[in-house]
Amino acid sequence: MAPIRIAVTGAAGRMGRALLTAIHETDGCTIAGALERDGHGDIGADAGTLAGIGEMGVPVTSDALEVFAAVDAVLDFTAPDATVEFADLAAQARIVHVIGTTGFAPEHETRLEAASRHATLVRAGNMSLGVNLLTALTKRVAQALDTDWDIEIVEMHHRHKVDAPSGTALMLGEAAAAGRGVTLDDVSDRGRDGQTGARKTGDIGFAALRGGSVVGEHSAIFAAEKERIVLTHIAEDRSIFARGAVKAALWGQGKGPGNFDMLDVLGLSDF
Ligand SMILES: NC(=O)C1=CN([C@@H]2O[C@H](COP(=O)(O)OP(=O)(O)OC[C@H]3O[C@@H](n4cnc5c(N)ncnc54)[C@H](O)[C@@H]3O)[C@@H](O)[C@H]2O)C=CC1
Ligand SMILES: O=C(O)C1=N[C@H](C(=O)O)C[C@H](O)C1
Repeated sequence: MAPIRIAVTGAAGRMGRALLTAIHETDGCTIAGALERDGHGDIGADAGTLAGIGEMGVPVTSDALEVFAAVDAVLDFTAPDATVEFADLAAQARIVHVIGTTGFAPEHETRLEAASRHATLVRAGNMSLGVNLLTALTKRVAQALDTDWDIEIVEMHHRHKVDAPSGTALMLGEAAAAGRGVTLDDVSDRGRDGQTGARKTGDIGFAALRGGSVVGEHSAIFAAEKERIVLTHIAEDRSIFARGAVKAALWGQGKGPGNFDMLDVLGLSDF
């Protein structure tokens, strides 16, 4: 069988390089395109050389139209404005668009929803097996406990991260809210500062720490009188996200259009 042809957007980024490496290390797929933004210093460089896996004969380009027309799947960990443009291209090309980008605003969500009528979108704020399992566990624990248990989501990331709370923190918050049978937007408490007043019963709080080179750490904390449950995931290397993204690209082949997530890919939807 011919290998699945996969392209990477944001190829020179932290995740872009990890994604190129993961495709290279996975049987049944091949690096078939590498995109960077117009004017980026690595345009024209060999994608394999960029990722440190040896020359692949795939130059980094900014011609997204050409790349999307020539591949079966695109792995996209870039920025919200770029990702919605890529989703439109994936819809035109009827291919699998694996979206790891975080920090979307409601207007981006609307564009992605529209694109999913023609493209196979697989989206998750975190593509690692561990975090998706943690998400399922968080929902179950929230289901089992009442509002005597305060829920707080705490995350820490490297100093370069531009969005907060992280996509993963929002996934965990959504899962906790779903477990409680409420909508996250109605109970979310972000960015406490100054005279905040006492904590409101039933709120789900978020705290974001930034510093150094931390790949990603997340905890869902359930705090009651005299006891606490802390569910934590620590990412030690970006390869865990990249391997999940490649798995999603392979899983999406032949699935048809729609909006999927990593729980679908990992078979954890009913966990
Ligand atoms: N879902 C998941 O498992 C994970 C998600 N992320 C998310 O992925 C995104 C990227 O993270 P990093 O790699 O750390 O950032 P980064 O800043 O290192 O890389 C982003 C790359 O995208 C490129 N880019 C921006 N606009 C572009 C465009 N229009 N066309 C082509 N390339 C474009 C940039 O030039 C840059 O090289 C963030 O939103 C982050 O939160 C990161 C890790 C895991
Ligand atoms: O920006 C990052 O680095 C990460 N982003 C994702 C997020 O927003 O949760 C996933 C991971 O934690 C790393």
